[in-house]
Amino acid sequence: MNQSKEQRILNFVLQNAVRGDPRSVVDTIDRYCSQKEWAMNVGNEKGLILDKTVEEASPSVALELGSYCGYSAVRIGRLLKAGARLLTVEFNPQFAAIAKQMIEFAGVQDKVKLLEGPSEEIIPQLKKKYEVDTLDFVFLDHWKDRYTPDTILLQECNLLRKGSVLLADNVIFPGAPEFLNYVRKSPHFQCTNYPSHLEYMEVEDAMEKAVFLG
Ligand SMILES: O=c1[nH]cnc2c(O)cc(-c3ccc(F)cc3)cc12
Ligand SMILES: [Mg+2]
Repeated sequence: MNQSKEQRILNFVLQNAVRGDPRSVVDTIDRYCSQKEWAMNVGNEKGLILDKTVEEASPSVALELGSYCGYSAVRIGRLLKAGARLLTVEFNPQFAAIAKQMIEFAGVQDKVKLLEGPSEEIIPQLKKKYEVDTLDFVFLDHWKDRYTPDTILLQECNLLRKGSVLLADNVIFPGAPEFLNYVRKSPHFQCTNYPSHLEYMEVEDAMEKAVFLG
């Protein structure tokens, strides 16, 4: 049975990155996906926007929707302060298995917990099952058609507080026009757009930051 692309990415990391060094894992994935096989990691250009947003938010509890191979979970995990944690949600079992191994190899497994399942099922469980009070930071990088319903669900579950930061990938390509419309029109969000490019390509993309106003 020939390997999946995601397994090839993990193998390349296991053979070429430094165990316990998140930066080397991130750089090695970027090297593979820019030189060998394109993959939907947030990448280094948008990754820098992610880094700055996480550092500014300095979250105690962060949520990621869409783990994929674990690239951004490692990228966020390496920036978390002592005692802070990231919950990352992945519904595809094959991707979840790869991401778990990537997180462990990078050495961020004490800060990052992968939750396997659909976001619409996991979000309502965060308070009771995962002992979350409110979320300080949310990275939306799963399926564009879930961005708006999941943002509404986060509010309905009282998981956002004044100042909670949402950051959404791919709002230009593949595009999340309905989400942009929703957050920009809502009186409950203060939005900022960060133009960038699709990972590993010269295609226009952007990230949208939406700060919850309560
Ligand atoms: O489905 C996606 N989830 C999260 N992030 C993505 C992402 O950054 C890029 C893409 C993508 C981009 C170009 C293309 F031709 C096909 C897929 C998909 C996702
Ligand atoms: Mg993306």
